[in-house]
Amino acid sequence: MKVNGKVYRSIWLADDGVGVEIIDQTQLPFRFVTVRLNTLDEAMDAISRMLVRGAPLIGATAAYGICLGLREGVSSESLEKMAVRLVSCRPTAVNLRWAVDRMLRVLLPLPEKSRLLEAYQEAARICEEDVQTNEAIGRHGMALIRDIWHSKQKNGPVNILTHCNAGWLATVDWGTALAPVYAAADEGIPVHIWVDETRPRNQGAGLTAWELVAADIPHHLITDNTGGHLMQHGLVDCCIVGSDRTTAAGDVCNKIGTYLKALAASDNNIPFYVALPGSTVDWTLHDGLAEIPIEERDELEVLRIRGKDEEGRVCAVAIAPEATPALNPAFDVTPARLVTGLITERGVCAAGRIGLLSLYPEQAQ
Ligand SMILES: CSC[C@@H](O)[C@@H](O)C(=O)COP(=O)(O)O
Repeated sequence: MKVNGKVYRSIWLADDGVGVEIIDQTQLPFRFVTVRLNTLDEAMDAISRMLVRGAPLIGATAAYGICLGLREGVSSESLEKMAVRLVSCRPTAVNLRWAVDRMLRVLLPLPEKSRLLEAYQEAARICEEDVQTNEAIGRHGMALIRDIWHSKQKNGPVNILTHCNAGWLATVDWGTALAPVYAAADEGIPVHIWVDETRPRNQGAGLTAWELVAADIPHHLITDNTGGHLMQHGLVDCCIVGSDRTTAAGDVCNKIGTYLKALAASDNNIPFYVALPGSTVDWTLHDGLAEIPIEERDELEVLRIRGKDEEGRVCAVAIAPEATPALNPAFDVTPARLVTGLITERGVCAAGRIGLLSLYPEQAQ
């Protein structure tokens, strides 16, 4: 995507073919800063502190993290150790484990001397495939948006509510939930996006809104409490969100607050779509509520808010009494019954085992 007239992806190999460049997403929307990762530890830190975030991008960064780690040792033992360390950086997004497992599957059978070169090639393939996958998600999702537009007799824009950031910053390019939005805009279908601010880290305000400004797509930022009211008043045509892990039964784990939006959508008969690549499906799990590990993050993310003051300084301010403790689960699970459809790179299916297997028959046991 374009930033200040230059085309960027969210992660890329540095010109020397060794280091890896990322956009420091903790600085957005106030500053656009790129950072070079040189070591496995730096890649792990970027994932844990959320300089990079979003399930597919975490996976891509982990793949390159393995390349950087291999520069310090190529034995099978060190490879397996780095895999364990990387996977522990963020527990919920299954794309992290998916990418690390894929790297190990390719690298472990190879002679040690071939591993480093092959690792860089495989990490590049993961990134390239992510871009193609999201483009396909965009095409399939765009068809749904076009249908809604036609059913409105092309009367006004299609109003889409999204939560968190599942745009190009959350993937290597295009995004998942925002890919259909970008595709629709490219097709000339008028869209307008309701952007949930997405407390506590405000990925909607800081990242989704920033992406939409850059792409010149009409949008409004709303508080996380506003969506239900808009739905009751006919101002939302559909919801599209991303996913960090979707079970084989179609339960969707995504940013905290997604479940409440799905409940409100269901109460108002508004289609609730989840856009995700196949790599986000955890085929080993069936009961999302019981089985998906939910990351718990620092209470300071809830107790403080980061922003820019009137002098243009980026700072964090406290919003609660010092003695007040906070709870900060980063994700929640939306049961399959509340999901209208899953938008994948292979097409749209019902949220459930039969729907998913119709698109991914190779996963049938
Ligand atoms: C294409 S990204 C899908 C999800 O990863 C996204 O919706 C999300 O919840 C991101 O959470 P984050 O905590 O910012 O990594």
